[in-house]
Amino acid sequence: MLFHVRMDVLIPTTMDPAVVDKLKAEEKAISQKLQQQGKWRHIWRLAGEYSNFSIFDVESNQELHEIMMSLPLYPFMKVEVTPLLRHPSSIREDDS
Ligand SMILES: O=C(O)C[C@H]1C=CC(=O)O1
Repeated sequence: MLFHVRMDVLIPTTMDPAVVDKLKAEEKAISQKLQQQGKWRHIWRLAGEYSNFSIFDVESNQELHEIMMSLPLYPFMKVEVTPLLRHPSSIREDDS
């Protein structure tokens, strides 16, 4: 199942920079592991924003939920999830 996820990161400016750096490093490691597993298929930065557009390829709504809950930066994110399906006019074989 494919999902488009928009993540807007809103870290409080009062947070200890060392804690922020640790959270970002942990987030990066988990993100890259999920990308290597093919579950986090794409990640794009939104120009000028601390936000990303991502595509997840997971087994179920439950799996997506568990992944999102596991992200170290999740408590500091606004998240919007959109389920996707193959467009009938798509010419890309890897869209589904
Ligand atoms: O930077 C972000 O967009 C937030 C988050 C998502 C992946 C990652 O490494 O950090």
